[in-house]
Amino acid sequence: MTSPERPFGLADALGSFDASQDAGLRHVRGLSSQPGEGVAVGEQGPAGPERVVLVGAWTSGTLAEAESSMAELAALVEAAGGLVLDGVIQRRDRPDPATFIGSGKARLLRDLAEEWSADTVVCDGELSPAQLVRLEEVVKAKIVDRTALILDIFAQRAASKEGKAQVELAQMQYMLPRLRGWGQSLSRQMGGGGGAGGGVATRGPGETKIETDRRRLREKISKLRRELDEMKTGRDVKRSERRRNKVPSVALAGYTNAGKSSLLNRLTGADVHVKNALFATLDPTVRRTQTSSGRTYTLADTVGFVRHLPHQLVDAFRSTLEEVADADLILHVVDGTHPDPEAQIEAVRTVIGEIGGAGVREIVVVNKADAAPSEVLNRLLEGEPGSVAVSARTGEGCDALLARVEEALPQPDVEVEVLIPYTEGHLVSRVHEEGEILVEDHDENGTRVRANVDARLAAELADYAQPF
Ligand SMILES: Nc1nc2c(ncn2[C@@H]2O[C@H](COP(=O)(O)OP(=O)(O)OP(=O)(O)O)[C@@H](O)[C@H]2O)c(=O)[nH]1
Ligand SMILES: [Mg+2]
Repeated sequence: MTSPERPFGLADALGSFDASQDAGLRHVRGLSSQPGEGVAVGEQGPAGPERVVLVGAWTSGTLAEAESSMAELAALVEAAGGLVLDGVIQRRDRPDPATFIGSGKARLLRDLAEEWSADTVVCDGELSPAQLVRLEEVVKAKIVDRTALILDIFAQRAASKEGKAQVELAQMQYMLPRLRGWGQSLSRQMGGGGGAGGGVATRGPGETKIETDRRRLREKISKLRRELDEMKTGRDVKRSERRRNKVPSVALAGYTNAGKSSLLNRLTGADVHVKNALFATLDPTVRRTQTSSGRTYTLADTVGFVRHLPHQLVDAFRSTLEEVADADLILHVVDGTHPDPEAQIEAVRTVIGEIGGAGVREIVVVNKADAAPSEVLNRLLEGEPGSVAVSARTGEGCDALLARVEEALPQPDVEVEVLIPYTEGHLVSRVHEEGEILVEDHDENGTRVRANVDARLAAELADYAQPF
C-alpha cells in the first residue's frame, strides 16, 4: 500500500495508525501521483511542484465513498499542479470544530507531513476560518481546503475576461471572512481586555488594519460585481436575440471530465479543447447546429460540475450557468467509466437545482460507452428512463442521441400554407430555421410553403396565407 518513495522509517509510524482504524488516520491506497504526473498543469516553482498530503474526515457514507472522495481530491490537486504524496482519512462523527480532525490526529498529521517534506496539506471539506488557522498552527504546513483548491484551479484555467473576473469575485468572497487575524487574534485582543469592559484599549492597531483590509476587499467586490454585470449585459442581449428568434437552445451539462466538450465536438464539428483533467473548460462555447430536418438550434458546452462545488463559485458563475438553467433542453452527460456515476448524476442535479434549472427537460447521456463496462451501462440506462448511451470518441449512439434531441426540442405546431414573395426571402429562411418544411415550391410569384411553425411566426406569416 505504500509508495516506493515513502521515506525510510515512516512505515512503523503508519503501522500504528492503521492498527486502530476507527480512532486513527487511515491511509488511502493508490492516491500518490505517478512520477511525471501532477506536474503537467500550473506553474512550477523553482523547487518543482508543490508537495501535498491529503486528509479527509469520513463522517458519513461507506468507506468506498470516502475513498472515492479522496481520490477525487487527489485528482483536483493534480489539476492544480500539485504532487500528491499520501492521503489519510479519519473516521469521526463530525469534523472537530477546532482542528477538523482533532488535535491528536493533527499532531500525527504534522509528523506525516514532515516525513514527506510536504509543503501543503489539503483537507477534503470547507474549513472554517478558525479551523484553518488552528490546524496550520499544529501541522506547521500550509493548509488548503477543498474550496480554496477548486478556486485555485479555476483561477489557473480562466482565460476570458469574464471568466477571470468571476473567479476573482469568488476568491474574494472566500477571502473575506478569512483575512488573517480575524476571529482568532481578534478574540485574543478582546479577551485580554476583559470583554465588554475592555473599552478603547482593546482595539489594537491589528484590529484596525484588519477592518481596513476587509473594507477594501468589500469595495473591490462591489466594483467587480458592477463590471461583471456590464459584461453579462452583452451576453444577455445575444441570448435574448436567440430567444426572440426562437432558436431552441440545448446545453451540455455534467460532471467535470464527463466528456461534454468531446461531445460538442463530435455533434457539431466544433474544435473545443478536450483534456483528461478536471475543469478543462471554463468558458462556455455555443455552436449553432441543425436537426436532420433542418431546424436550427444551439448547443452550448459548459463548465463541469463537481461534488460540493463551492457556493462562491456557483454564485460568481451564475451568469455563465444560466446558459444551463435557461436552456430548452439539458443533455446531462455522465461518464460511464466512473466508479460511481450515480453519485455524479446526483451532484450535477443538485447544482442544476441551485441555479434554477430543475424544471428544464433533461436527457441523460451516458458517455464513454466504448470503454464503460456493459453492466454499468445497462444499470444506468435502466435507472434513467429516456437515457442514451454514446461514445464521443467512436461516435456510437450519436445518431440515436440526435434523434432524441430532435424529438425533445420544443415543437412548432401551427401548420401554415403561404406564398412568400421573393422580396421577403428572409421569411423563407426563418421558416427553414425555425419550422419544419412539409412542401416547398417556387413559381413566378414567390415561394410556396406548407410548414409547421410556432404561433409567433405563424402570426407574422398571416399576410401571405394562401391555401395550396
Ligand atoms: N474512452 C472515451 N473517452 C472519452 C470519451 N469522451 C471523452 N473522453 C475523454 O474524457 C476526457 C475528458 O473529456 P472532455 O471532453 O474534456 O470532458 P469535459 O466534460 O468537457 O470536461 P471539463 O471541461 O473538464 O468539465 C478526455 O480525456 C477525453 O478524451 C469517450 O466517448 N470515450
Ligand atoms: Mg470541457
